[in-house]
Amino acid sequence: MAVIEVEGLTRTFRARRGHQVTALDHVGLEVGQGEVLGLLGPNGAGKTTLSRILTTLLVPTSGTARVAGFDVVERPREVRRRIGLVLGGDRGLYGRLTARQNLRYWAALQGLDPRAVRRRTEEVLELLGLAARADDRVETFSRGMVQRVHLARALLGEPDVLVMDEPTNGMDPHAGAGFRALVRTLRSNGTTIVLTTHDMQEAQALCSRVALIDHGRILRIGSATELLAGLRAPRTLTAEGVKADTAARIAALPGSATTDAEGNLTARPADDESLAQALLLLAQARAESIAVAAPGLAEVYRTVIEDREFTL
Ligand SMILES: Nc1ncnc2c1ncn2[C@@H]1O[C@H](COP(=O)(O)OP(=O)(O)OP(=O)(O)O)[C@@H](O)[C@H]1O
Repeated sequence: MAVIEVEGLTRTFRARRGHQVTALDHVGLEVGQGEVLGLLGPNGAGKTTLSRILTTLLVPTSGTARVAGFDVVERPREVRRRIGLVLGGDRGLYGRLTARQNLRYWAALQGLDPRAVRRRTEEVLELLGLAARADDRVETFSRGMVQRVHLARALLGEPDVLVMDEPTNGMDPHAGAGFRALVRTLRSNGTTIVLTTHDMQEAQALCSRVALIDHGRILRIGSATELLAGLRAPRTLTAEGVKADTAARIAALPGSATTDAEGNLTARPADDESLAQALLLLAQARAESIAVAAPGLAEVYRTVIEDREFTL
C-alpha cells in the first residue's frame, strides 16, 4: 500500500487585487514505504504548498491527500502522529533555548509522556551527533547544526513519513554529506521521505524517484533512469586550457558551448557526431582535463523545466 496517496490536489490562493494564484493544479501521486521522493521545480512551483498540505498545515481547495491511509483534512491528528516536517533555515526553533530544551519542548508539545520525552530527546541528540553541544543555545550553532536540530525535532515522534523542505540549504559539503548518510539510514529503516531540493546532485544521490513540478503541475515523475530514458538529454563535455580558436570551432558545432576567460570549456553537443568532432578538436589542441559526463537529473531538469520556461 502507498504511504502517501494524493489525488486531484488543488490549492488556490487569493493574491492582490482579487487575482487568483493556483499553487497546485490537480496533482496526483503515490509514494511507497521507504521511498525517497524528490520534489524539484523552480521558485513558486508549488513544492512548499504540497509539503504544507501533507503535514496538515494547510488545507487543499479540492482533491485529497492521505498519509498512512488517513485523510489530511478529516484525520489531521492521525496524520500528525505519523509525519515529521523538516524545514530549512531558521524557522521553528528557539535560538535562546539549548538544543536539548528545544527538543524537550517540542516533544512535550507533540504529546509524548514525560519519561518518553527524556528518553527520546537523548536518543535523537545521539543519533544526530548533537549530544556534545546539547546544552548550548541554538543561536550559537552553525547552519549545519541548526539543520540537525530541525531533523532531530522531526524525528522525536518516530514518524513513518518525513517531509523535508530544502533541508541542506546553507549546509557546507561536509555537513551535507553527513545529512545524506542519515537520510539513507532512515530510508533503509523504512521511513518514507518527501524531499524538496534545488540541489540536483542531492536529488540524484538520495531520491528513488523525483517529481518535476512547475506551475502547480507534475510534469514528469519517475526514477532518474526512467526520466533519462524518455529524454534525449545531451552529455556534458568539459575541458581546461582551451584556446579561443578551438572554443570558437566547438561553439560552431550543433549544441551549446561556453568557454570562460581562463579557458574552461563546458559544452553540450547536440548529438554523437558533434561530440566526436568536439573531442577531436580538443585533442588536437592539446586541451587538458577533457571529460564527458553522462546526463543526470540536472539535464532532465534543464530540458523539462528550463526549456519549457523559455518557450512559455
Ligand atoms: N499564503 C499564500 N498566499 C498567497 N500566495 C501564496 C501563498 N503561499 C504560496 N503562494 C503562491 O503559490 C505559489 C506556489 O508557492 P510555493 O511556496 O508552494 O512554491 P515553491 O515551489 O515551494 O517555491 P520555492 O522553491 O521558492 O520554495 C507561488 O506563486 C506563491 O506565490
